[in-house]
Amino acid sequence: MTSELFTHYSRKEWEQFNQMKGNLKPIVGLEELVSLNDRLSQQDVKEVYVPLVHYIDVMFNNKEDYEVERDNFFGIIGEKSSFENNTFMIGVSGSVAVGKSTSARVLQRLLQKYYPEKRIELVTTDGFLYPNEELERRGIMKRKGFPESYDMPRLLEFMSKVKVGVDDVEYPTYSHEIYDIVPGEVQVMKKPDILIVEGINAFQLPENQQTYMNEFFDFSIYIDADPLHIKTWFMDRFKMHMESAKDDPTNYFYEITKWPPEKVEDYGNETWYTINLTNLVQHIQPTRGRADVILYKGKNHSIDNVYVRKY
Ligand SMILES: Nc1ncnc2c1ncn2[C@@H]1O[C@H](COP(=O)(O)OP(=O)(O)O)[C@@H](O)[C@H]1O
Ligand SMILES: CC(C)(COP(=O)(O)O)[C@@H](O)C(=O)NCCC(=O)O
Repeated sequence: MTSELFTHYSRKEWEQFNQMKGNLKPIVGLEELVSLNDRLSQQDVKEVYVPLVHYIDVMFNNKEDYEVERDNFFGIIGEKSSFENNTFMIGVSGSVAVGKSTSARVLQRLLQKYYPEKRIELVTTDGFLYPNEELERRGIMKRKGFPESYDMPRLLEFMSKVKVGVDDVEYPTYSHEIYDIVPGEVQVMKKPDILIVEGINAFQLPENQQTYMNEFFDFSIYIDADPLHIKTWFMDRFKMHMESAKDDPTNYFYEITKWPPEKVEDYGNETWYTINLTNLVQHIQPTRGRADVILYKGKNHSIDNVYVRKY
């Protein structure tokens, strides 16, 4: 990935930004954090995620300073500043199976350690997919994850409410087990200080909408990798899903687990090529340039290169 809009840092260069400025608070309890996610090495957290959290801290402080200046401009003195209600939002996007949810969870835990007094929440946009019944009705069941498969007005309404500090905003739940929106299961977002929004469509421009997701983000991260590697991660995860589905008749994949192994493999391959890779090339990768930071993974998920937006 090369572009004049981004500064490239090799992993070696990027890791030097770890607590480079003496006044940045060190993150304590890393050991405990990594054991929560044994797939991610202690090294990755120290060398890639800790500098990332420090960079986010720079953005966070920058926004706070700006809000104070803005309040001064409008003569808002002694009243509750608009910033106190305004949620700092971080977007995380990238292909299906590139590791968005894993990274977003690690980031959430790290930010929680870094700002122990703040409420750090995480939401995934798949809760805003239309239920399978609606996808069937619209004839787009094989387009799950494509822009038209999301209820974008509902997602944007959720984002704008949380952004301006509305408390207890409801949002639906997606389950990879039933491969559908969980009927009647509504979650409630207690007003966070920082919200991480993770999803393949996080940086897309919805059709016929006044706003788009990026307007809400104070910081955005795109996770990138060679599609050949991502395919391997997708197939590995698909096989893991199959394994856990085989004794669970309520699982969407239960029937498929009874097929001969070659047919199951074909199904996974077909899903990757006709749905997820097509979606990546047509709709996800084109949004990469909207990110503030691109984390580029090599084989085995190791983040070897980091690209930082210049403006
Ligand atoms: N840093 C990592 N090291 C090893 N495996 C990982 C890592 N990140 C993700 N994975 C694995 O790759 C697969 C896809 O990751 P996931 O976070 O579910 O992706 P996404 O949310 O982008 O679909 C999962 O099986 C996950 O366990
Ligand atoms: C629900 C999803 C669109 C969400 O993407 P993810 O959060 O897994 O990156 C995706 O996992 C999916 O189901 N895509 C449709 C094709 C498939 O069965 O993989």
